[in-house]
Amino acid sequence: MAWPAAASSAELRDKIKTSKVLCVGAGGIGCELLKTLVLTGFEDIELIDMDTIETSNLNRQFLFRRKHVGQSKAKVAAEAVQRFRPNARILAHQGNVKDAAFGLDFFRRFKIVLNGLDNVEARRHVNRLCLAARVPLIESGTTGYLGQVTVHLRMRGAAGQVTAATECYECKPAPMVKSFPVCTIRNTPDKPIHCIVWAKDLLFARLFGRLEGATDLDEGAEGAAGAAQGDAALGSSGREADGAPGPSGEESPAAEDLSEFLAAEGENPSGYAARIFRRVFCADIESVLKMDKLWKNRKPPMPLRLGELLPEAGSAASGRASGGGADGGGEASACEALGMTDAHRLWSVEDNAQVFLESVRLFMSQRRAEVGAAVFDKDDALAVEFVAAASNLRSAAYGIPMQTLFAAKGMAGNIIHAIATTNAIVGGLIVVEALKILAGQPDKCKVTYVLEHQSSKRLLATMPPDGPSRGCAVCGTAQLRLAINTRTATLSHLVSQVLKKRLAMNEPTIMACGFMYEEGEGLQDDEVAANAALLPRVLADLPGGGLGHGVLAVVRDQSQDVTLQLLIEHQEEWDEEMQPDGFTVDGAAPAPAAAANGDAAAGPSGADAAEEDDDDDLVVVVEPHAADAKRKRAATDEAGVEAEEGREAARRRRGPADAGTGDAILLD
Ligand SMILES: Nc1ncnc2c1ncn2[C@@H]1O[C@H](COP(=O)(O)OP(=O)(O)OP(=O)(O)O)[C@@H](O)[C@H]1O
Ligand SMILES: [Zn+2]
Repeated sequence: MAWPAAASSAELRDKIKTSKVLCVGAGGIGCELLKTLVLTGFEDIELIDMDTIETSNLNRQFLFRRKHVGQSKAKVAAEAVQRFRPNARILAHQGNVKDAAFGLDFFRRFKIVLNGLDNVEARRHVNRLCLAARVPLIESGTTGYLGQVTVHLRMRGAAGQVTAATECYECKPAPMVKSFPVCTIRNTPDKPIHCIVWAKDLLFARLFGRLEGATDLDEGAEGAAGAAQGDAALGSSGREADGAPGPSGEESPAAEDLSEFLAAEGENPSGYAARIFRRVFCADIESVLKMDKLWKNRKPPMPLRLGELLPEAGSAASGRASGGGADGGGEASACEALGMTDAHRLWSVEDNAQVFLESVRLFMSQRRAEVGAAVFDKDDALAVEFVAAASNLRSAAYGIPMQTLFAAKGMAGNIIHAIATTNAIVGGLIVVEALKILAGQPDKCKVTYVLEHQSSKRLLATMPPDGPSRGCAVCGTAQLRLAINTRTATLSHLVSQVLKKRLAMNEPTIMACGFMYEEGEGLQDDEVAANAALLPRVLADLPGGGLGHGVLAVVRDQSQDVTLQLLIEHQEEWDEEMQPDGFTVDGAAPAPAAAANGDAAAGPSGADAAEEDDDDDLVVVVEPHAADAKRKRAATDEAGVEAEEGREAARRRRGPADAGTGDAILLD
């Protein structure tokens, strides 16, 4: 029976009832998906989620109630939907899908795997296991009003041969990480986000974090050190500079002593807060104003004078910088201390100055122990208040619109507010694709995008899935090219940063001519020790000739059943700002045809790409918040929807080349 008529057939109903499916993730999408699965008639479901329920989940993860906060998401979700259909077998696992317990044998038990995850790493892992187990994977993501559902199939014919397949999750390049030119952040911001990045990644890190954490954006950092034009440009520091242009060809403020951002011995917190204010919002702005070239075609900034904004604080070198609340008791909050509790009210410049001074003061008085090691966290109220106030003050100086605390928190935390309806639509679409697979009509599967209705006049756009990419190092035959300084990088760096972090491997084994490094279960104690002893060694000096230039290493991960070929290329020089990791990984498709159609860029290496400003050679990469990975992916894909729609027409003309064939059957 053809689709969609087959959707209501008794045969399919039976398959729905008896097919075992795995849901990975019981969050926003996962709750909706699980509910729809059960209401569609699925009765054999397993569910994995590693997390516990938080209060912030309750607004959209409707299977959870306040009383469940702190309990396992998987367990509570399973119990909740069990009540809809008491006969169903819903088995919850609280754990990381990357745990050994959920290996290949576990995956092979399922007819279909359905992802409701929020990070690329876990998605890649599930992709590899589904490929290895030859279980169809339905992948999903949402970001605000936008969403997507993609289908990843490996099928075989009656003789067991692979007959048809779609692209895997890793066939397409990973989305680009959003980035901003460093000079824009340092000297010439023109958008609120530039000021937020400055406040969060530079100023917060300098005042409260590890000093070296701020160097990416640091005008004083080696290589980026520019020059001021004489003493006046140095602001309050009064140090000298050499007058040479910065690396972008523009002048930058003087190289500076970062220790000036530390509180002096015995300096009281209010005095320190006022000193930092004068330094960054007045002296540094005056300094940057002296770089004439910058202001030829731009509106110059205006220094903010504390004495004019808050005469009391401006003159006080000691005592409270601002009025309001008392110290101690509960979590420190500048807004609470100042009675400014409406997060949606736009603060005046004076308000921002008060919040800035109070947040610095509170940090230095109540959270002194963290100073030097603090890391910005969007759930840290005081950190968010500081960032909001500091970025607004910078915005005020540069004539950029200021933001409410609520908006600033969203921007600083890369938060795009989740919309329950989008999750519900995506959950439903996942089930629709699953039904096509169960009905034996995988060729009817579609990639579906949920669009922003107002702009596109339609809610959903569908297209057939692409075929597998030969340039994919995971499901195809491509080699990856790793450029790294083989004379300084250690094996430990290769394993932790390249193989585990960048390539999402779990337990890599590295094999090269005369060399082997192993991880994972089943090793004897002496083998574990021998492997560990290799980790601190430099790549080129490893046994068996080392992992030097031109070596082709085979990297295998038993737990993911994936094997990658890594061609190592020695690269001596690295630009620390452009490539702070000290390595790049590129897909290198062996087949010229694949290279010609752009497939060479495919594979897990796409994240290397960073957006560059044409007049600036420095880029700061804004790390995506972990929970944002899916959103970024969805957003990137959405940006490509129009292009995709064009490609869709072309693909239709070509016919469903890579999708399933009539006689193909899915692997049991
Ligand atoms: N490796 C993993 N193993 C198991 N579950 C995972 C893994 N990675 C992510 N998850 C789960 O996937 C779910 C994703 O859901 P969602 O995107 O709604 O995130 P959330 O954490 O519930 O909400 P938010 O990030 O918006 O606060 C989460 O419940 C998370 O615990
Ligand atoms: Zn692939």
